Amino acid sequence: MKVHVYDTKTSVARNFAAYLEKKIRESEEYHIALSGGSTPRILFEELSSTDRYKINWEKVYLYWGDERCVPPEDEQSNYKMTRDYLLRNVPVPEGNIHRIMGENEPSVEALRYGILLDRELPSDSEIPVFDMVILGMGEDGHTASIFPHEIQLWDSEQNCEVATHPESGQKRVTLTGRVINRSKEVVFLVTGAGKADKVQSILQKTAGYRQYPAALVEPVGGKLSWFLDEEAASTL
Ligand SMILES: O=C(O)[C@H](O)[C@@H](O)[C@H](O)[C@H](O)COP(=O)(O)O
Repeated sequence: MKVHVYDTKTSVARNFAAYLEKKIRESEEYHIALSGGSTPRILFEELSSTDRYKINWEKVYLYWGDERCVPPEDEQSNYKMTRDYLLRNVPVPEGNIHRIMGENEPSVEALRYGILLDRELPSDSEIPVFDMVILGMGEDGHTASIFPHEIQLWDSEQNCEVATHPESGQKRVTLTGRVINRSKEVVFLVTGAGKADKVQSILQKTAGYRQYPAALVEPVGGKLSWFLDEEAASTL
């Protein structure tokens, strides 16, 4: 595992964008699961600087690690955030974009998206394999939409599950541990002081750290990185 610490959120986004640019350049095609949240938003703005990053978007295939069960034009939609801050600025072919359809009935959509992943991605032991899964982590230690109160969803035998946000009760469709841990590479983008105690607990494996879903991310190929700002890394 690698931990990278940068002074600001913007610097986290810049350094990760440069890292991603290189990964894509070295690949024939690149299948990546995106995340919602505040840090990816800065990343998307960064990647939209087409004079700074030279990415061949034709070979990039986009998926999502989780989605809120709302229509794609809703302010809470992770797809909408990606569309507004990235997709409208870069030439990703429409056919390369595989969004989770938040407007569908959640359990029907979890099944549909799981089948889509089986169809679109190469597989290993019948589990779809991403080139990269980007994840955020919430202040409660959740990742994708697997929250501590539903941590058992991590071990699901399905590619995707329906999750429930603990405070709002909002339904979400999320990838499960078997897909996340089969990805060739997993990257956490985590910023802000509110995350510092969970970052410390997970990275230093303090007592009880496995109650946090983010602690269960252990890709079988071993390629895991954390990109942190100084605030999130302040207690390391
Ligand atoms: O759709 C979502 O809400 C997510 O994908 C979620 O897992 C997010 O990445 C974390 O909650 C961190 O979000 P922030 O970066 O906004 O703290």
